[in-house]
Amino acid sequence: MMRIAVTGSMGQVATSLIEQAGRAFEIVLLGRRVFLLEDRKAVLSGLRAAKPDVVINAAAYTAVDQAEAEESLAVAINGEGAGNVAEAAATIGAPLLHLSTDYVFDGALDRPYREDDPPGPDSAYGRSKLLGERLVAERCENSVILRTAWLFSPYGTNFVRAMLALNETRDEVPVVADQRGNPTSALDLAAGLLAVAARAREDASPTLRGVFHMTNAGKASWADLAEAIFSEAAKRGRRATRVRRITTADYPTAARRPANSRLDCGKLRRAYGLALPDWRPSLAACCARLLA
Ligand SMILES: NC(=O)C1=CN([C@@H]2O[C@H](COP(=O)(O)OP(=O)(O)OC[C@H]3O[C@@H](n4cnc5c(N)ncnc54)[C@H](O)[C@@H]3O)[C@@H](O)[C@H]2O)C=CC1
Repeated sequence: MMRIAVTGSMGQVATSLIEQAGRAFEIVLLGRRVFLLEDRKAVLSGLRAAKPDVVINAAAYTAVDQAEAEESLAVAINGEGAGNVAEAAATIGAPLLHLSTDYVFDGALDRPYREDDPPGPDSAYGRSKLLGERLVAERCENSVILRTAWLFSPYGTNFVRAMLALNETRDEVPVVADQRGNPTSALDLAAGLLAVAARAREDASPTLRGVFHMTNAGKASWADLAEAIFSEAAKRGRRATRVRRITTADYPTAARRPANSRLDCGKLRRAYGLALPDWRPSLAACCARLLA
């Protein structure tokens, strides 16, 4: 059985990895009580003690707006911290899967971003994650950096849970309609990560290393996504909440978000033969669980 050490033990992705692991994978969760990403020595001793076949770094500072006010903390965790995990993975000789984000792009392109499109983050969070990518690539050759986006799941804090909470009291909710991306089920992502981990462990080809995009298929705006969520709620006899489509300018946030952050996942399909399904059935399944 393959043993995978996962950082970020309470997060959406880590929890989804546990759910998807089944009998083929043993997941060792390395939470903040084992080490903080910023603590280089503790990261090394924690990973060494876990004796993993593969490491997945799913821990991160993920509060996108708050990061504007504490960029140095975001950088310490998402940048230097990710670098610490990479150095430790290289030291113990385990391949590393590292998660990154669509927010490394500025969103000005009018087509899905490819891995080799130049990044240009407009937010502190995006800058911290881009530094993480660079340090991971530098410190661990045996690494796969997977950029994902717009995660939802029955777990943790996410847009689907936020909309379902609003659905309990609101007849109408304003939602931004001019940012487009790829809503992605953390459970689908977790299944994909396990497939990548299994393959990366047995095949060290350079074509299976580097940066890859991994999202569900299909695009949406936040308003489209909210409409799909409220339609699932209405199907189950909940209030029929309407979406009022607004613009980014109508809804000021601390962090700037890309207008277009769709990711082209063709490289993952070509190299690993892997493609995540369309987001819609996965969203329906997630809502069914949360509304049960
Ligand atoms: N949530 C989303 O929509 C997206 C997430 N991602 C990336 O996917 C990965 C996983 O995200 P989620 O599971 O949604 O995040 P999450 O916020 O649900 O979980 C993050 C976990 O990291 C832990 N953590 C935070 N600071 C830490 C530190 N200093 N040391 C050790 N652990 C620490 C937290 O306790 C938490 O368990 C992250 O790398 C994130 O940047 C990428 C794109 C979109």
